[in-house]
Amino acid sequence: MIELSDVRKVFPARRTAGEVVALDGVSLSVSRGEFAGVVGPSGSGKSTLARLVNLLERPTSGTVTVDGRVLTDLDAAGVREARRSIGMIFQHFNLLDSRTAAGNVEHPLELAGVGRTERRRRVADLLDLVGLADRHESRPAQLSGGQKQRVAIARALAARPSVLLCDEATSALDPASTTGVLELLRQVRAELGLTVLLITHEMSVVRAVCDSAVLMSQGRVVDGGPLTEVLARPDSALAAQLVPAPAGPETGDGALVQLTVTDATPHGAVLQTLTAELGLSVEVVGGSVETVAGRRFGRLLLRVVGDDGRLDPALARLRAGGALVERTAAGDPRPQSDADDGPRPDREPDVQRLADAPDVQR
Ligand SMILES: Nc1ncnc2c1ncn2[C@@H]1O[C@H](COP(=O)(O)OP(=O)(O)OP(=O)(O)O)[C@@H](O)[C@H]1O
Repeated sequence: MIELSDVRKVFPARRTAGEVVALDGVSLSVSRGEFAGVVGPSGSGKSTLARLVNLLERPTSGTVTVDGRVLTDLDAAGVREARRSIGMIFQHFNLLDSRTAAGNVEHPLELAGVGRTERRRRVADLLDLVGLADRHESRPAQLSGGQKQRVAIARALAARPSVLLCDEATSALDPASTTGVLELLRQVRAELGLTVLLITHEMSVVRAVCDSAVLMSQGRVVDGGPLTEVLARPDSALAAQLVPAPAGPETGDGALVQLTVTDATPHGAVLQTLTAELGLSVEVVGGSVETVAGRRFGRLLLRVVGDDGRLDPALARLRAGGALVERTAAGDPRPQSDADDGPRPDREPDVQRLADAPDVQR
């Protein structure tokens, strides 16, 4: 379990006088065994948030609790000990080039003082778990990106953590390796009962593996929740990024109506009501369907032509019956996300990425 309560992180600005508010009162709760995503534009505070969970950075104020332990109350020795239950993987793997795959996985066990026989046994089990049973002696330079990340996952799991933090863990991988690593993360989450917090800028990653997600903007959590709930909210900025609304035609007769399709909503009845009951002509002019959190989710854009006066009462009635329908404007059917806001005015362009930070696991 991970709990952040009203966390604020202020850095002194690197190049100018003044400060940078990286996190501005963030509260977040991730249940045991949950796979949670953190998304948001560059500079929104995602990496800072990840670094706070294992106290690589101390918050300026607020509390961080992991598995019931308030990390922000611990002294340095307590934090070091607590970090053993928090594994972390990075975009650029952070493997030791001079060591073999087995040597990399073994390293945290050496640091923890685990005996040689037990170390060897655990390394073999871990490399087996990540599908690299035949690559014990390979050095990082001899491995593909996906294989390197598998070694990093095995290393992160060596201390038997209860929480795994993934910071852009698939951003440097090709699509096939990304799929493989994400499947592995789902698998280890299920087998080991891990709580996973995954920082990413890729919505496809969230769609593929997360149960829940938060959207960050300018150091704040601006939207979030279980994905199935988020997607059913018509005004959700996060939903708009997960499954972007189809662009509507610029011109044409009639009204545009957006119909959100989920496993649980009666979308078939909407089409039937509009056509058969109201005698309106309905044409699908755009749409997309995705699998999110293992469920089908889509948005259809309908052009509805006929007696316009009958449309709004019909939509209200359909909504009352659980359908997710709303009138929308051409070309701009949903509230737009802030993903393209560009950098914050106070953003420092060359902030050191978490991937380059000292790796506590090494
Ligand atoms: N050590 C630091 N010193 C000064 N400012 C920092 C430091 N770390 C982060 N920041 C600033 O805090 C803000 C949030 O940065 P952070 O790296 O957490 O964002 P992010 O969402 O992870 O972005 P990206 O996706 O580009 O990595 C940015 O304005 C950044 O410049």
